[in-house]
Amino acid sequence: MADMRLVVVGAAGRMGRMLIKAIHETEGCVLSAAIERPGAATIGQDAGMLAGLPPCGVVVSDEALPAFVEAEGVLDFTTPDSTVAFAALAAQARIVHIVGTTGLEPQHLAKLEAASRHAAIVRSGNMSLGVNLLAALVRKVAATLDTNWDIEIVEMHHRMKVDAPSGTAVLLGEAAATGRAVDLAETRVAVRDGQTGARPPGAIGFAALRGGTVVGDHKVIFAGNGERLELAHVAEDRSLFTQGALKAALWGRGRKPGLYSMVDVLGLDSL
Ligand SMILES: NC(=O)C1=CN([C@@H]2O[C@H](COP(=O)(O)OP(=O)(O)OC[C@H]3O[C@@H](n4cnc5c(N)ncnc54)[C@H](OP(=O)(O)O)[C@@H]3O)[C@@H](O)[C@H]2O)C=CC1
Ligand SMILES: O=C(O)C1=N[C@H](C(=O)O)C[C@H](O)C1
Repeated sequence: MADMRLVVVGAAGRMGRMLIKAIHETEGCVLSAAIERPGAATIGQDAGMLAGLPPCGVVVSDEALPAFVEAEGVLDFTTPDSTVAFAALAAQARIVHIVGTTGLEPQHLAKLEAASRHAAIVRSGNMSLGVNLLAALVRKVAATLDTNWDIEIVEMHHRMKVDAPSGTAVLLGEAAATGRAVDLAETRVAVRDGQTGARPPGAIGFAALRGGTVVGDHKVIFAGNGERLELAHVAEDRSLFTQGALKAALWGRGRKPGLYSMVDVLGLDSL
């Protein structure tokens, strides 16, 4: 089979540059286009050089639709509004859309759901195997323990991260809520400041730390009466996420339209 032709959108970003490098190093796929926002300083630059590689002949452009029409998949780690716009174009071109972007609100998710009627979308707040296994463990522990065990999710990321709580923290919160058979939207407490009052029973709390160059640390704490259970994941390198994204793209090739997650890609649905 010919190599899968992939577009990287947000090509000059932290993840975009690493995705270009990962495609170069991965058998079975090839970079077909690199897209940045109109007016970006990187338009016209060679994508290989942007990623610290020798020139590859793909020039960064701002013309997404023509690029999508010539490709089989798009890797998207950008912003919620851009991701929604790219989803409409990927649906039009009928190509697989891998969404790593975090900070999506219900209105963004509804638009992805609509686009997934025309093309396969794989979306996850974290593309790593470790975090998706952790989510399965969290769901089971939450299903086992009663609400005398308070659930708190603590995350830390680099100083440049723009959304909170992280997509991974939300994914872990959803796993805990599923385990407890409650709705995360009704139980989440993501901000505490001043006279907060006592912790509401059954709340799922979040705390976000930002600083330095931290790639991504997550801890789920089950705090009981006189004992505490802590489950944690530490991402040491962003290549975890790029490998997951490429695995998802290759898995999605030829897949029927629908909204999928890394649980589907990694075959973790039986856990
Ligand atoms: N799911 C996962 O496993 C992971 C998810 N992420 C998520 O990925 C996203 C990106 O992270 P990161 O790479 O660190 O962020 P960056 O800000 O470094 O990169 C985002 C890139 O997208 C570009 N961009 C924004 N809008 C558009 C547009 N409309 N068209 C083309 N390019 C656009 C930005 O350009 P400009 O700077 O000009 O705005 C920037 O170059 C975040 O939401 C992050 O949380 C990150 C790692 C792993
Ligand atoms: O912005 C990041 O860097 C990361 N974002 C994702 C998230 O919001 O959870 C995944 C990872 O933790 C890195």
